[in-house]
Amino acid sequence: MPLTAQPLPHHGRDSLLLLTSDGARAQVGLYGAQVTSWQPVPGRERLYLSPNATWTTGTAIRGGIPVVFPQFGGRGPLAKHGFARLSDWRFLGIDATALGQPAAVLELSDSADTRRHWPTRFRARLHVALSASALRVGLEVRNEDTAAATFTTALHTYLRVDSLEGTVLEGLERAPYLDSTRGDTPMPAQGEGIRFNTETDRIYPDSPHETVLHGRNGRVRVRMSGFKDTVVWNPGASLAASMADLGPGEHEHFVCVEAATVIEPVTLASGESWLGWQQLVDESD
Ligand SMILES: O=P(O)(O)OC[C@H]1O[C@@H](O)[C@H](O)[C@@H](O)[C@@H]1O
Repeated sequence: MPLTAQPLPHHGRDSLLLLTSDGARAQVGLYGAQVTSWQPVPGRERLYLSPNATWTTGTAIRGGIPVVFPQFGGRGPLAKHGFARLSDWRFLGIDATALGQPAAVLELSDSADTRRHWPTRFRARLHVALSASALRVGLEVRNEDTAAATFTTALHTYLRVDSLEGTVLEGLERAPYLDSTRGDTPMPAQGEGIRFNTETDRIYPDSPHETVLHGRNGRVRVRMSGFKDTVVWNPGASLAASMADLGPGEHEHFVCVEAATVIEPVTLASGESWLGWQQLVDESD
């Protein structure tokens, strides 16, 4: 399906509006290569973007699909979740090579600034592909250094829900997890879908590659490839209220289902590449 990209500034920042011929649309900003909107049908927004998000350089944008690279969370010496979400990426054009379907391609390479934090010479590309009812986002990383490189990563997807009441994430019933609200305490499989009554912050190592988020506003299927782990996050009422870029009640409107590789980092030999993607499929009527 043909895909077009046209410039459409968003909160004063360079951004692209992606459109397919059947009306699906998405928006991706060059700052962080962050997808901030996905509407499989005009007006049906499937991603959450905080009304209180900060749009200034040096701060992460709360919502959409932040690219976490080359460090997940605080698991290393870099700033939390790494520098990719705080960097200006370049738009290269539309290309079908990595995902096998037309995708807008954004690129980030090492610079003196990134090498100050992370010595590796690299090339990262984010591929954003849209089809009738699906959004597929692929992260491709090539090690351009002479030495091996190691990183952790995630596509930190904020899925919009009307309300947490009645929202359930299915697909991880049989998977044990680490509870990050309790210092990554190992927990057994829960045998049921995840409901969001309280702060939830979990890493499912080597998890199933497909989950489904059901809510009052419909259903989104989440698939991944290349990534190994799934991270599930909702801050709950009191943490959300204390976060300036969320605020009271905002936790009610999203669940993060993250395609991640956290537990066993990716290691790339010199010249090697890695590709991971996450696909969101809108299954609402
Ligand atoms: O506030 P940030 O840096 O965007 O992180 C949000 C959350 O991201 C999740 O991936 C982590 O598991 C949480 O622990 C973290 O709080």
